[in-house]
Amino acid sequence: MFRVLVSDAISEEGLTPLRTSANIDIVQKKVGEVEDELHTFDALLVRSATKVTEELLEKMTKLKIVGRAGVGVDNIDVDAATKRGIVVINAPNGNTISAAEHTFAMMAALVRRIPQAHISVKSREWNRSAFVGNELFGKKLGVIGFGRIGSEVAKRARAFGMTVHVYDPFLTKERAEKLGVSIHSLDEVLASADIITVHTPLTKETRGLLGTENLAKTKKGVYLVNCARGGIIDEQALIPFLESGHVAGVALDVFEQEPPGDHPLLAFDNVITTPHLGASTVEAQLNVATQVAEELLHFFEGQPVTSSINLPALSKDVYEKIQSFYHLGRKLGLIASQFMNIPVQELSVTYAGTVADLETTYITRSLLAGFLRPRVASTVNEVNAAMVAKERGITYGEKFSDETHGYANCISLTVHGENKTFTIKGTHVPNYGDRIVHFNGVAIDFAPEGHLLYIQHQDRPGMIGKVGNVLGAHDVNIATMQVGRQEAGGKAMMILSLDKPVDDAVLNALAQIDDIETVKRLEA
Ligand SMILES: NC(=O)C1=CN([C@@H]2O[C@H](COP(=O)(O)OP(=O)(O)OC[C@H]3O[C@@H](n4cnc5c(N)ncnc54)[C@H](O)[C@@H]3O)[C@@H](O)[C@H]2O)C=CC1
Ligand SMILES: O=C(O)CCC(=O)C(=O)O
Repeated sequence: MFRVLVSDAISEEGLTPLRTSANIDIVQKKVGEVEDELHTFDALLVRSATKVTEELLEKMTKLKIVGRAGVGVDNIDVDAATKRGIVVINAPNGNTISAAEHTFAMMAALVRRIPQAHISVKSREWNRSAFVGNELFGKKLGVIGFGRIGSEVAKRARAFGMTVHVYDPFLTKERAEKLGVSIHSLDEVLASADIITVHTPLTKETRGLLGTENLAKTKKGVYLVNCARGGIIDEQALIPFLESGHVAGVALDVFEQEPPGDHPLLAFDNVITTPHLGASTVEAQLNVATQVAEELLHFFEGQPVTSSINLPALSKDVYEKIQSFYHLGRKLGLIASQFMNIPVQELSVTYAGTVADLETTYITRSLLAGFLRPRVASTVNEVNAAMVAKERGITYGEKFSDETHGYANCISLTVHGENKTFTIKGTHVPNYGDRIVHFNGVAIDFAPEGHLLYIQHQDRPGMIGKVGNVLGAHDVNIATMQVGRQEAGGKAMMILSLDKPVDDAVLNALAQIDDIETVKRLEA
């Protein structure tokens, strides 16, 4: 049974996929109301009210996944989650249309002074001359950030007869042309736009993007709209531009601090606001809740999640193709790590044959997680493997080769440690399983399963019998034994698969046998 804490107001109907699952127990309470139970939850489902801080994650010791029913994850400490191997997912497009429509509504209300006129009429006034506005038709709209919402706003703007100038450093010319907008530098957008709307995430680069310097580059009489994140327009910097009339009006759905309290911007008649309502429609809330609920279900069923913030994106189709290699990669990493139980600097993974055509990033992450698992005390998985490797100064890289050694597919891992290098190669045979086909310079064939024993020895008659006697004397049953050698009479090796793990006494007894050079226990 998986326990899911839903700590913000999330559409009831959207939670149906979770409610109908027999394996899921949903608790709908605020974090503060379940302090004593925090360590029991497997998943946390939030909107933007719950702050998923490092401190909260520390208390939620069983947590595996955080779901954000919405786009922005700035209320979640994603780095802290990643460090702990916790997957963070969002619902990237469920509220796009609502947010775009809200932006457009705010823009229209701003230039026609609808909120001010509304208040006036409600105050029993009829002052038509006080509320003369501007048309949107024929105006230049500057869109900063042309992702899902920015592009939907642009479509609506074009329908209103506006010209759209876009600034987005990651936007391709083809996509801009397709959507009938033109790409410009930030300075060009600032200088040309009659109305500027921001649709970026809040990042180090976008915080204060419209600050004193850039606001000074805008047209006199410009209108500004922020329905993205508070802080993209610097609120303090805005004040003198409103006072001087350089900025004709501002529409804000979001604030640096929410709620904004007695914020000085609220005193301006030409600042119109809503309390972060961009996604507040029945439709958007149903969409985002359903999206995260379905993703959570997939996650608990062991299927890939497609909207993870901290994992490589992986569709179900791709996962089905790579899953055998994903497990093989994990085993290769795990065995190599135990064999090379010294500090290592570099892992090099080579893919050959059919596996080379697949999405290998995920396989490499799995291999890396397998490699790191015996070395680190904390949880390590595909989510945090790259980060943990970096922290430990281990670099890794992928290569692709035509050399399959006669197998349909082959994954080769070379581990570089100080003065020592180790290579292991494996293949996956459909309907048969994983096989290790090359181990430390020797061609061999064994299944990477269970309790393994590696013995390196000189190639002499009688070695197999001697090893068998020692194991027999210690009541250890051999399930399978594979032998290989580099050359007759030279270095040879055995890989034994045992019915139970062996203790140090058995290893010592084996090491006493003449011509045995190394004995290692390997768990796969
Ligand atoms: N007010 C509300 O209730 C809602 C607000 N949002 C917010 O709207 C914003 C946009 O959301 P989406 O369009 O879904 O995101 P998105 O990820 O689809 O688009 C963001 C765009 O910003 C661009 N970008 C990133 N850094 C930039 C920079 N330094 N300068 C210019 N462009 C940059 C990216 O290339 C991308 O195209 C986010 O901040 C999101 O949190 C989203 C939904 C509802
Ligand atoms: O959950 C909400 O209403 C906020 C939506 C939002 O800001 C987002 O999805 O980024």
